[in-house]
Amino acid sequence: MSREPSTGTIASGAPARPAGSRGEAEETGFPGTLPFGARLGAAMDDHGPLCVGIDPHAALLAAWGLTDDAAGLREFSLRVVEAIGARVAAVKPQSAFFERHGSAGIAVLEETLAALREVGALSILDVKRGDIGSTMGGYAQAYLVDAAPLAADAITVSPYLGYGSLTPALEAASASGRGLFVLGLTSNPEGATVQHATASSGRAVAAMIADGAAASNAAARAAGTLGSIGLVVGATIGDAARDLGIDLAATNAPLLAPGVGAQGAGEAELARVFGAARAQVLASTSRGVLGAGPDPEALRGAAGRAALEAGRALRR
Ligand SMILES: O=c1ccn([C@@H]2O[C@H](COP(=O)(O)O)[C@@H](O)[C@H]2O)c(=O)[nH]1
Repeated sequence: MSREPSTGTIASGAPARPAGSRGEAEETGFPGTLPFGARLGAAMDDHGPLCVGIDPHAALLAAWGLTDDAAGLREFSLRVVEAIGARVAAVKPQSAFFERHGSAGIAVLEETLAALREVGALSILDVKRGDIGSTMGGYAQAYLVDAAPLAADAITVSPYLGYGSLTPALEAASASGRGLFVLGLTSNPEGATVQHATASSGRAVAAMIADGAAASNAAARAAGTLGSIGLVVGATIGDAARDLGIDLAATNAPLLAPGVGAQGAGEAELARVFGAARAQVLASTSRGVLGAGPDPEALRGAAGRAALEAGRALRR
């Protein structure tokens, strides 16, 4: 990429993270990397609890003066990486907006993930995979091993074929120091019809998913570090977690919180939804920052403001 250098600060004053944040294998037992939870915790300490999504909607491509094709997609994505990739805790490409351009879009997604690695940014690929265990093994090979062209630091997964169906992904993530974000209480209003339903155990479906994540993160909890198996909990869910008897803090899970910005949540909602679990939260916004582009300074300014707001709500 021959764009601006990735040094300097966003408006919040958060320093750029040096490239190459993976390493220190011996301390962890992981081959070549710290566990994802530890790396995410360090990134949130350095940059504030904000993840910015790369969601190249057709309307955003147009607003940035770009073509709605793979060339426009590439320009958009690499501009975002260059402007803010090294200045926020994590970046979350949304696979759907790459997939809609077919194989050329997937090639751009590979390049975007490589560019994130290059600037030292943690990548969370929002791809929401879930299938029977044997097929889940294929997805694990696609996203969670070092040699995979689409390898990310973490991916989103769907537990609605049963938490146990995620085992191949859980194992691959553990073996390579990567992470998962399991859909728990999603930010869309329709999610409640399934996630709030009561299972045969008497627990709500979302509570059972949170129990699964807590079990996956038990060893990290014992070691005093944030777990690597996160939950997606929307910043828009109001009191749902409490109402369903879910103790989010007890899961020791990083909590990816979409819904900030374009979906209406802000500081007040983050504070209300997460309460005692707020230190685990990575607030996530896409259009709320991307809408400020294409000017890199404007993108940095929007990301800086969003990071400040998330920090005020979650780190007091
Ligand atoms: O519960 C969920 C899970 C994922 N998402 C994804 O996050 C972004 C939100 O984009 P905005 O522009 O900030 O609304 C998008 O990629 C969703 O697929 C979510 O919104 N809610």
